[in-house]
Amino acid sequence: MTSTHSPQTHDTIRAVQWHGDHLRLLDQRLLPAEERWLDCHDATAVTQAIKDLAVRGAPAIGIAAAWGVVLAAQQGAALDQALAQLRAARPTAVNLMWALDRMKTRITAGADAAALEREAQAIQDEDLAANRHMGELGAALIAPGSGVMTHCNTGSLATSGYGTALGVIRAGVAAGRIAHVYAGETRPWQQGARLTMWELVRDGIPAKLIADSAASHLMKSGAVKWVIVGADRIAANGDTANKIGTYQLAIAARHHGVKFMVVAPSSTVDMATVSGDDIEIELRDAAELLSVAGRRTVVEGAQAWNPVFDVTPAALIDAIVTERGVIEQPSTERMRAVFAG
Ligand SMILES: CSC[C@H]1O[C@H](OP(=O)(O)O)[C@H](O)[C@@H]1O
Repeated sequence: MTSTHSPQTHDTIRAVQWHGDHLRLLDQRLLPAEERWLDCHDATAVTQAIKDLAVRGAPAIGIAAAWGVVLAAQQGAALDQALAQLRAARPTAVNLMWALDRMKTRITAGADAAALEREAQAIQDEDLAANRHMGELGAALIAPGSGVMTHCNTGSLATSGYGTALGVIRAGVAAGRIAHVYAGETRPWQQGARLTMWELVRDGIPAKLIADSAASHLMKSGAVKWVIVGADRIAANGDTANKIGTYQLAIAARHHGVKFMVVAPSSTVDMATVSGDDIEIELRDAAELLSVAGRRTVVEGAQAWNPVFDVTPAALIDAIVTERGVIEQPSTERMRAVFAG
């Protein structure tokens, strides 16, 4: 992988860029301090970028993996091996498996590299269209003048552009429905502090960063009407895996009468997984918890437990917003009504 700089127009961040024979990724480990691009020239480099969270966010890793398959096909590499290594990069976000299954179906049907390139482009384009549609659907649920809170990063950096939960926030602000945004810092990787605030400030959206531990206090104040989050895998009963800390936000929201919205495209819905109990939660290196910005903050010899997702039960979710429609008070029956096929 090589690092180069690529100018970004101010209004649209495209963190995953296909350049015909390589994939250019905005390295999210370095934001907001540095906008550096990684050029991936093969499936192995894309796999490593996903593992290292240089590219992250459920839709974005699926899109990147699809382009990784295209690179393998262009180079005449073993496609089964490319599919397998990309699939194993991270376990929780079903978008990764969904995208690779879609590419595998095309390979099985005899698609050549050019056809696979068109399929990957379609995956990326469909995600952007879904985000814009979900933005409108989700914003319509929010009463004018509301304050909202979000967690992690679900914006252009995590998708093909615009975002899922952050797409609803963008649409809600544009429609005058959202008056203020609070973003949780999202320890330990700080996607909220480093990435969401970067996107919101770039957009000129009024927002305040809060410590993860301030969320319940904020909800108690009455300043927010909705907590709006993304998802990595939504089970057939509506249980939702998302960034660690989401579950406790949902508990606090219900206690304080704050509504809870999950926003995710259908590529995040996994009807083959019966409930959240069956979702694999990624455990990452404890070192990510023992350091901040590469500086160790915990005594040598200390140990840590670093699950990076948790599961919010459907009973704590007021609405799941997808591009196929809004599922209120989600349940197996209501999920099947939208995702039966
Ligand atoms: C629209 S992104 C969905 C999801 O992905 C993030 O996880 P990570 O930053 O570890 O890839 C986070 O859970 C977002 O809500």
